[in-house]
Amino acid sequence: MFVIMLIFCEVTNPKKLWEKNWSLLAEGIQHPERKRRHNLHLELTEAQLKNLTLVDIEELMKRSGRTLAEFPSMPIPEKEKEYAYKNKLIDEELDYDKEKLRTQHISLKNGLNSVQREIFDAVSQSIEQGNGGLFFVHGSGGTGKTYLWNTIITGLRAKSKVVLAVASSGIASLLLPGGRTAHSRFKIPITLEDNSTCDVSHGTQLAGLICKAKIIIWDEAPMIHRHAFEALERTVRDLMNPSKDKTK
Ligand SMILES: Nc1ncnc2c1ncn2[C@@H]1O[C@H](COP(=O)(O)OP(=O)(O)OP(=O)(O)O)[C@@H](O)[C@H]1O
Repeated sequence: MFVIMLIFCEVTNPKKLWEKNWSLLAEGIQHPERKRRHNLHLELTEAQLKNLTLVDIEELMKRSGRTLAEFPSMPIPEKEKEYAYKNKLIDEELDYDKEKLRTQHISLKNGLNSVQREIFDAVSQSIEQGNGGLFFVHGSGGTGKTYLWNTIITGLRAKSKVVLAVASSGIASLLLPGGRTAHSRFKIPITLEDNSTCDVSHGTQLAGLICKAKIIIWDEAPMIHRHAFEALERTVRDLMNPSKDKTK
């Protein structure tokens, strides 16, 4: 009804209409969101409810070839959040206790030794500047690699950044917070050849998650055939190429 009014009724003050009625429009938002996130106790904040309602309104507007942007007084849904809400995998990767992570991160970071600190700074700088890069960290057992991963992971997750923590083996993946095996996370084929790719298509939730990741941490990397990395590299290059995304 709200969309019909906006499009056909020449409403003089759309923002006022929205402010007066947004809570009515948002009534159906909370329940499906609880179901979708498998959390019956989820309480969305007012800002989240408003944003999700605006997302729905914008979708309905687009079906009629219109957009909320045509109504300058109307708020526009925040794209970043809109995208995140629609991707369950991203939701899961952002669903951490940020305060707890921040405290852990500060403590871990303060304890880094000089070599760990050097690597931590180089990786953090590369992420902050968006330069991209490949860092190969090696050291004997017990030299503090997992400690370093945890420092990087807690710092980024505390800032709501997506970190994909994987390991070549199931056992090693258990030592990483939120860790998975590389095979299961990236759908790497079991039988690998020199031209293999991962089973991830454009427009899927997994593709969205991979594109959103700030860093992939791969523990025990040398334990797996190089074809696995090459398959992932080929796949990520393809996913990050927007011209190939036919779903847009
Ligand atoms: N900078 C540090 N300050 C305090 N403790 C540390 C530090 N670095 C590592 N440790 C501790 O040393 C132990 C071994 O570190 P860690 O598990 O990170 O090593 P690792 O290189 O991952 O070992 P492995 O290759 O066997 O998995 C852990 O108990 C860890 O908490």
